[in-house]
Amino acid sequence: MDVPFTIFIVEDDPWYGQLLHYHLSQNPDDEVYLWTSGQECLDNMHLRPDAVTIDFSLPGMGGDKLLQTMRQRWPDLPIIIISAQSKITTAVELLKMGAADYLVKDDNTKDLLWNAIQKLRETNCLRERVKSLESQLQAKYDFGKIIKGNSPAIQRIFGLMEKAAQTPVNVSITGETGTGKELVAKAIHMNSGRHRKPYVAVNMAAIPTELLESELFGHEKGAFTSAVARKIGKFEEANGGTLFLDEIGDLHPAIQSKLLRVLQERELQRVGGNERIKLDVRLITATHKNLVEEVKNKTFREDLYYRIMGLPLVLPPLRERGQDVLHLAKYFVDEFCQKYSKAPMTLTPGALDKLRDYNYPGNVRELKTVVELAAVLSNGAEIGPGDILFASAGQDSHFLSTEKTLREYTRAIVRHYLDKYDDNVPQVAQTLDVGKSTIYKMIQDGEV
Ligand SMILES: Nc1ncnc2c1ncn2[C@@H]1O[C@H](COP(=O)(O)OP(=O)(O)OP(=O)(O)O)[C@@H](O)[C@H]1O
Repeated sequence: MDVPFTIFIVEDDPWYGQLLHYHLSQNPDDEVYLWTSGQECLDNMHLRPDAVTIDFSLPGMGGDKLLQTMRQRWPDLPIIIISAQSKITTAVELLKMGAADYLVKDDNTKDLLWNAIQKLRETNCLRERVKSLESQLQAKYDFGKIIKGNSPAIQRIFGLMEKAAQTPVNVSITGETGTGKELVAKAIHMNSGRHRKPYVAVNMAAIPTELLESELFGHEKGAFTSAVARKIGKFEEANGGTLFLDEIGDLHPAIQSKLLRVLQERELQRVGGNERIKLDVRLITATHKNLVEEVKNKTFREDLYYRIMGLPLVLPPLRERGQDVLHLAKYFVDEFCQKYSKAPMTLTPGALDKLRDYNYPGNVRELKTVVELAAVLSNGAEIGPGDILFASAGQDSHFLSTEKTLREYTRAIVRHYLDKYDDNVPQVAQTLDVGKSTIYKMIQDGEV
């Protein structure tokens, strides 16, 4: 015998409604009700349905509105949408709104509906499935919200992050400083099945080697002179969740061996203790070093390298993310204005050019700092090229690291000196050893 179900069908077409009603009533365990409007359905909710099917194009309160109302008031009630529309975007929209299923009206609908209701009986399985669907959709949404960028290079990373979020596999992130390694690690955790469990981040380079073992694995009281009480290590803290080990490439060889053992055995013993503590930790590691090189140089253990590698994510430097520089710059300006309750500010075309032409050895972190400083320096609602100051020598090296025409090099050099000397043309002309009229002409022609 099936688990008895009370099913509501909301359908304004009497013939189609009767067809579905007849078909679903073939299961003697179920009670099936047919309502012809959203309001009628809501008025009868005291009958406590276990599942509801809604025709998408109902008169009056439409199927989507009814779905929305019901999701708000009965969030756990599974709702199946039946629609004449086969548009995938509509289906995705409704699934996002919380529909448990979406059926297109055709000859197979009644059979599909029957199967769908059968599936709903397995309530727990279904809840998990809905949750995982929601979390997949959520994941896409959140990655883009936290990590800005439209370039193909960063979109590829989003694809891999999604895969990483869906499975408990270890993840190793490499990339230059400031490329967003920590941001990516946290986003993977927040979008994974472990997001309600702890996320613990440890910067290995920031902890003296002699303290690292007890920091990671904990210690018992009296394990060494200063161990006045038991200490829970970062692995234990992260149990059930995610441990992010930043700067793993800097790990001392002695700790590398201990880490390897813990990862192999999936359990640890606190320093000075006998108890074996079982671990269920997803490990995400990051380094700005080339670990393959470190392995070749024998400064990083090969067996540990393979153990932690899991899904490798290589974050591209900002200079390889095309127009993302400008998207990020605008995003950071808006964020800054919001944070400090300032009126909205814009970057002038000259400022955008200057930002685009720079090399960013410090990557996104450097861009953020530069843009925030520019917002502070700007006197009005506009941020101009003069407000943008680069601290490092990256700009000069950039002249050769990106390919430009001679004309473009000339413009970039002239613009650089105009910025440097506050548009003092005679001084720029003297520095570059060209006639003033050359510079004036470039300005007049809008080239700089
Ligand atoms: N794509 C991005 N969108 C928005 N903010 C970003 C992005 N990438 C990085 N950031 C920001 O840039 C800063 C540096 O990022 P993060 O600390 O994650 O870099 P990292 O690669 O871990 O740096 P390091 O190697 O120096 O530890 C942070 O403020 C972060 O929020």
